[in-house]
Amino acid sequence: METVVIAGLGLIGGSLARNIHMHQDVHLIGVDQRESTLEYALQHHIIDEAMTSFQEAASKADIILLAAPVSKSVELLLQLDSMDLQKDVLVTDVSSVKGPIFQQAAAMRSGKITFVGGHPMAGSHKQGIEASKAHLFENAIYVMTPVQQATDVHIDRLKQLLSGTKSTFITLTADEHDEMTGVVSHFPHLIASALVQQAKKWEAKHSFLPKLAAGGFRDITRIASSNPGMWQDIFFQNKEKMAVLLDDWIEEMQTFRSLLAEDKSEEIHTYLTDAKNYRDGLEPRKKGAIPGYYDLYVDITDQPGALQKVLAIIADAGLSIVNIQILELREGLTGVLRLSFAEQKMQLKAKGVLEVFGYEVKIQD
Ligand SMILES: NC(=O)c1ccc[n+]([C@@H]2O[C@H](COP(=O)([O-])OP(=O)(O)OC[C@H]3O[C@@H](n4cnc5c(N)ncnc54)[C@H](O)[C@@H]3O)[C@@H](O)[C@H]2O)c1
Ligand SMILES: O=C(O)C(=O)C[C@]1(C(=O)O)C=C[C@@H](O)C=C1
Repeated sequence: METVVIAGLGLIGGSLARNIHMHQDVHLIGVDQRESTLEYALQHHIIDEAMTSFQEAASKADIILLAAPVSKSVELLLQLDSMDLQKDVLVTDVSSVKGPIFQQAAAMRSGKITFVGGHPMAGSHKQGIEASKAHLFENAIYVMTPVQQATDVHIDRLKQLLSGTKSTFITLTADEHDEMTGVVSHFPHLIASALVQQAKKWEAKHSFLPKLAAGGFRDITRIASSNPGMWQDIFFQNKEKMAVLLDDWIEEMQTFRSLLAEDKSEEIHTYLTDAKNYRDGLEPRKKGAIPGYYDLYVDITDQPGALQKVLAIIADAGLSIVNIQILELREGLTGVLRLSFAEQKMQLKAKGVLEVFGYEVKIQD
């Protein structure tokens, strides 16, 4: 039986551990610097064995998966180069930035290691093993960045290990990966945080401002609630691409400001229409692309107990909700309740039962 070591049992490492444990016949060793995380993983049968020493775990491994923060995974890979390992160890990672780890992998001198980088394009604003889920990567794009020496045999070995994730695997160079994730993942995180900072600044003038922050603001800033340590690390590791995107953005905003100042309403309409068409054309409901949850929009009235009634119907149907949000509910008017589910079949079942009770329910892409 092969031994798989996962170093870093947080949201991503924990989710992969759960998935591998469920689908593969391997001995799974978890390594983490936090004792409480290892205890949790053992108690919940996410791993077979826990170790605090990376070196001890690595010496037993056939496959090593690095799932610590990006800069820590680079350090762990460097440590592997001088360790006593089994023959032909496959090493992979899940880092959100691929350049630094790829450079380290290309500089490895140990002939025992083959590195095939990995990045599952799904996640959440939560952190830690408690938030991990075996199905987190279902339908997500899983990017692979193999080093030059890696063959199809190595890549297939990794795909086999991860086959239970039901992800779609693609291969990119580290540079292509970092440029594209810079655009669709890293830079949007900066913008979300910047919007929150802007609101915070304006609150000094209008203390009522946060109460006006309805669906739009909440939707676009969800990811500002992500793990600051992880994103600080990502921004620094992808510093050059971030700098280019910042220049690009500043130029774009200046253009928009000129259009407004010059009353170019046609151009602004075109700008917004282009963006709408592009956004509408993104594939819906694929985790990793745009939202990771399956949402239902339920029209409810602002009556005492209205929310409880909906929740009771959902609970009676044996369904669990991962998030609830009231998007607009003003006195006496109907409003929209957004219920998020982890799986599509739960979303559809909830729609069915609520409709039986006469609720107007919508699914929006
Ligand atoms: N959160 C996401 O949405 C997401 C998605 C895809 C990839 N990633 C990448 O996955 C990696 C992990 O992110 P996460 O969201 O799971 O973070 P997390 O904070 O939930 O988990 C990180 C874990 O690594 C452990 N750790 C830190 N240093 C370690 C070390 N030296 N040795 C062993 N364990 C160590 C921590 O104790 C923690 O349990 C990062 O590289 C991140 O870029 C994150
Ligand atoms: O859904 C989220 O909260 C995420 O931020 C996930 C997300 C992203 O889409 O940007 C974040 C970082 C990753 O490396 C991959 C996915």
